[in-house]
Order: sequence, then structure tokens, then C-alpha cells
Amino acid sequence: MQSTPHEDEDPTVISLRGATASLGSRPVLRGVDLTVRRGEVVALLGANGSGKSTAVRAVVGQVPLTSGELSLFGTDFKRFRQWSRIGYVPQRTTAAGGVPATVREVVTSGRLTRTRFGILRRADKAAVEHALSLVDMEGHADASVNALSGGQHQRVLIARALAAEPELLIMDEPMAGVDLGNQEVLANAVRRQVEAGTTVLLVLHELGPLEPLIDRAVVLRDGCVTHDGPPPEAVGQHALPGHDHVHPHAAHDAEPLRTGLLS
Ligand SMILES: Nc1ncnc2c1ncn2[C@@H]1O[C@H](COP(=O)(O)OP(=O)(O)OP(=O)(O)O)[C@@H](O)[C@H]1O
Repeated sequence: MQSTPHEDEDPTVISLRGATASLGSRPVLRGVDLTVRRGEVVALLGANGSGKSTAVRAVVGQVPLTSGELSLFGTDFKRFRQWSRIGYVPQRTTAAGGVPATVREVVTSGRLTRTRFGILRRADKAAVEHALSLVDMEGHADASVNALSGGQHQRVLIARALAAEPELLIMDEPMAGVDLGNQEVLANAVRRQVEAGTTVLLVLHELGPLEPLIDRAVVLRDGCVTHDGPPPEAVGQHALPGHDHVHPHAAHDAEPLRTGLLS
């Protein structure tokens, strides 16, 4: 495993303790404990509406906790400022939402947290090109993101997160709406990150091509953890009691999804 400049610090990358959170008046997290240690690949599984997205959004500060504790890289969330150490790929977003940006421009935007005043140095440009190559999008770097398929969009969003060379990569359903060919490319990109020592937290509907990478599964049900341990066997999440998930099966190279952060 790659050594990191922070190797001597607390190996706990994410620590969520007794976390509760509400959306509107609805309690969505009801006492969640989640620990992710350096170098681990953890899958967050559970039925639709069990609180998976809310849990990862709480970890990245998009949903405030109503009680409980969160620390990142050993630092209490309130004092944590090192956001460039975290790459986040949210659920169901488009790369540009109609903005006439190129693939390279969108990926470059993910590097800005590593720059001073947004000025790109040689190392920054190299990191952007490397991120593009990790998801096999070098050949599309100058294409408009609005002309991409759904699977290619997802590859660009992951490259945007990788451009900052994060130590922790958080991805919310990276395979949703992505055809098998693009899933393989994404799985390869994640595999290379894991081999380089990146810590990964994934929200997944089913383990799919990422299965060999996953060290541990945490299963949520109604905002509570019902399992924290080895991932379910090869049959995937379907093996879990109470599995009642609706799957967004992708058509061949599905259309870009049109809702999300930037749209
Ligand atoms: N803005 C909101 N206001 C009120 N309730 C919400 C809001 N967003 C989500 N919820 C509800 O919170 C619950 C948890 O949602 P969340 O997206 O975290 O679940 P999930 O496990 O990620 O589901 P899925 O697998 O369908 O993505 C769901 O019942 C959802 O309907």
C-alpha cells in the first residue's frame, strides 16, 4: 500500500457515533455508528429509503446531525477544514447540467481545492490528465459534457473527484444507471485507487463488479445499522433478509440523468 503523508495519524478516517438526522420532520438517521479506517473499502447497503444517501451526506457536511458525533481523519467535524482530502461523487447528478463545459473543464473543477487562488500549476494539470486516464476519458477531454451518455457522465464525475487525489473517496451509487461496459471502466478506476491506498466508502444497491474490492458491508434499515461485517456472499445484497430494493436497471448506455446538484 502507498504510504501517505498522514501515515502516523489516527487510522480512523470516518467516525460516526450515534448519529441522528432528520429531513423535514422525518427522522432519517436514528443512531448510526459507522467507522471507516484508512485503506478500507466499505459498502453501505440497504433498501430504498433506509438512509444510505443521508448518511454519506452527513459525513460530507451536507446534512447536519441532530445528535451524535462525527470526526474525519481524527478531527472533530466542527474543526475539520481539509476538504481536499475527500472526493465525493453524489447520487444522480449531471456533470454540467446544461452548462457548455468540456470534460476537461469539469474534471479540472475538481482540482481547484488543491490550488491557491485557482491557479493551475503543472502538477495540477498532470493530476487532471491522470484522472481523465483513470476513467478512460482522455479521448473525450475536449468534448462537451452535454454530449455524453449517462455512463460517460458518471466517469467524468468520478474523474472530477479523483482530480484532487483524495485520500478518502465517497461515492453514492456510482453504478446506478450505468451500463455494463461503463461499470467495468469505473470498477477498474476504483480498483486502482484502492491499490494506491485510497480509503473508499460506497453506497451501493448491489455489490456488482466492485464486489472483490469490498472489505466490509454496513447495512442500514430504517435509519439504523442492522449489519456491520463481511459483505454478503456472491449473490449480493439480495441474500440479505428483508431485501426489498428497487433497481434502476440501465438501458444500454443510458441517457444522462437530469436531476441533481448542478442542474
Ligand atoms: N428532502 C427531504 N425531505 C424529507 N424527506 C426526505 C428528503 N430526502 C429524502 N427523504 C426521505 O428520507 C429517507 C432516506 O432517504 P435516503 O435518500 O437517505 O435513502 P437511501 O437509502 O439512500 O435510498 P435510495 O436507495 O432510494 O437512494 C427516505 O424515506 C426519503 O424519502
